[in-house]
Amino acid sequence: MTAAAVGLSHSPLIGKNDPDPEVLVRVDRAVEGAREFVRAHDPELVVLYAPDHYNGFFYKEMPPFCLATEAHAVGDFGTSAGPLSVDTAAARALARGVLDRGVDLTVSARMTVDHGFAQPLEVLFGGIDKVPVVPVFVNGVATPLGPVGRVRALGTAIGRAAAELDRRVLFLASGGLSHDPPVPVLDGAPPRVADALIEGRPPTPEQRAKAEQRVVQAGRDYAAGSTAMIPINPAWDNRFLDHVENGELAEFDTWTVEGMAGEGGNSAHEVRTWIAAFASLAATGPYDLVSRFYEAVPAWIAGFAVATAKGR
Ligand SMILES: O=C(O)CCc1cccc(O)c1O
Ligand SMILES: [Fe+2]
Repeated sequence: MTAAAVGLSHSPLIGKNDPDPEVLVRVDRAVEGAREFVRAHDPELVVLYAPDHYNGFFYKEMPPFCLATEAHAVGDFGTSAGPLSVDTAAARALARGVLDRGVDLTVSARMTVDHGFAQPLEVLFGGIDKVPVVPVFVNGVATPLGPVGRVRALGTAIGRAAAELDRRVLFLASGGLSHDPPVPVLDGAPPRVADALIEGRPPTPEQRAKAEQRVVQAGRDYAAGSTAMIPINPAWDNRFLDHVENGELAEFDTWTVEGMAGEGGNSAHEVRTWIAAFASLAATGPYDLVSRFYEAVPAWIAGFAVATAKGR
């Protein structure tokens, strides 16, 4: 089996609150490199690990992971709405393979996803329905979160199960690295906010526009340095990427939820998608990092990283 992995930060502020042109040029070059890497790998299946930002998963029941046999994007922040091209047969096979290996997994026969899933598919493949995909939600936002070791176990089980499919697979991670965008928090929320986070009633277009405008304004404030949000932490991000590069994924088992949030901000947990994806690749055999890019982009509220890797 030929396997590869790509880690790609996302931000809904791309194109809406951009940094200086020199930064854009550097990011574009890295993203184009990832596109070329993916084109050359020519995956027959993409296993996409991404978080959700209270568009698909709510506290009425909040699973740590969820694999979808069918998925629809809500179209937040101008990303595409509609069905993803989910490979239902492959999704069912992976779900069985993960459960057979003793990792508890929620399965959705109609998962709702947001920019976390849509953006990497648009950026790398030109749309959300261009490539056979198995979407895997990895909770990286809604506390409480379990130990990182369980994410690695999920990634490992999916990698082993994927190897049995005997197809060219790309494990794709969406999110991270350090960042602290204004995502609502259930703990201590006023009753109306708490109710929204629990029930997940679809917002009106006006409510969605207002929430998105709040995030855009937060990006402006973050870039101006006038904010209480936890700053992007390039040292932490590069330590994270060092471990990914060296295949030291077990090291992440020693990282704590509180420590990660304290050093990298409350959305730093999105690196769980990277840990899952690289654990999947590692489960198919040793890998080499092919490229590594990092830049702190406060205007996007993102420690922005792009990494590509392939099995030896
Ligand atoms: O939708 C939201 O509430 C948060 C949006 C958001 C902003 C910056 C970086 C991200 O990774 C991100 O997801
Ligand atoms: Fe995010």
